[in-house]
Amino acid sequence: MGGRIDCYVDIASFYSYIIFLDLLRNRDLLKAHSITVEFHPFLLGAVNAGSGNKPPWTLPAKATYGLHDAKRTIARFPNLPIQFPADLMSVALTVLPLRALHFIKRTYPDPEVFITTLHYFFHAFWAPPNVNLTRAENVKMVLEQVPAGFKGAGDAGEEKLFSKDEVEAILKGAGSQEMKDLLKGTTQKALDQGAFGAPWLWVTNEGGKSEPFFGSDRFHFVYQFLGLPFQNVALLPPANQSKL
Ligand SMILES: N[C@@H](CCC(=O)N[C@@H](CS)C(=O)NCC(=O)O)C(=O)O
Repeated sequence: MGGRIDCYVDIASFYSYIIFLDLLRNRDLLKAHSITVEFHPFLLGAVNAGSGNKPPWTLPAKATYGLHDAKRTIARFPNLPIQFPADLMSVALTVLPLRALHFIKRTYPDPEVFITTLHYFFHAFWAPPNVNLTRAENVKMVLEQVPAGFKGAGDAGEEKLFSKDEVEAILKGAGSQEMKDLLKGTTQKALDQGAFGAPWLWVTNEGGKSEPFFGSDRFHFVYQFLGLPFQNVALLPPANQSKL
C-alpha cells in the first residue's frame, strides 16, 4: 500500500482548517499505510477568481444551508474554540501569512515547523478574538507567539517556536518575489487540476493514478481510491430489533 495526498488549504477557509485537523489526527495511521500527506498553502480568493466561482455564502440559499453544515461540523470538535469572523470577506485575503508559510516550508528542514505554524495560523484566525491576518503587524505578532510544538487550543506553551530574529527573516522572506511566485504557482497548479474551492485534494494511489477531491468530507472516497481499509457509515437495525 502507498500513495500521497496533496492537500491545498487557505487559512481563511473553515473547511481547510477541518481537513487539516482530521489529517493531523490520522497522521500516524496514514503513515502506517505509507501515505504521504503534504499541505500546500494556496489563495482561495484567487481560486474563486480563476475558476469563476464565488464564496458559497454569497448565494442566500447556500448561506442558510451552510449554517447547518458548519454547526454539525463544529459539533465534531467539542473542544475546539471556533468563531466565524464577523465579516469574513474583509479578512479573507490571507496573502502575507500564506507566503510566510511557503517561506517556512522551504526554509526549515524539519517539516514540523511548517505544520505547527500552519496549525497556529488556523487557530489564530478561527478562534476568538479572530486575529485579522491581512494586517502585517498581526502576522508578526502571531508568528512571535507560535508555541513550540503547538498541539491545539489551550496549549499556550512557554517556549516559542521562533525567535524575534527568525520572525523578521520570515517576514522578509514572505515579501520576496520568490514567495510571491510560489504562492501564485501553487494556486495556479490547483486551478489547473480543476480546483474551484477549498480544501482541494490531489490524491495519488499506489498505481500512480491521481484524482481530485473537493472538501473535508470526502474521506470515504479518498480512502476507497487509495485502497485503504476504513469504516464507512453503517446503518444498524433499530435497538429493539437487534435483541430479536
Ligand atoms: N462540503 C464541503 C464544503 C467545503 C466548502 O464549502 N469550502 C468553501 C471554502 S471553506 C469553498 O471553497 N466552497 C466552494 C464551493 O462550495 O463551491 C466540506 O465539508 O468541506
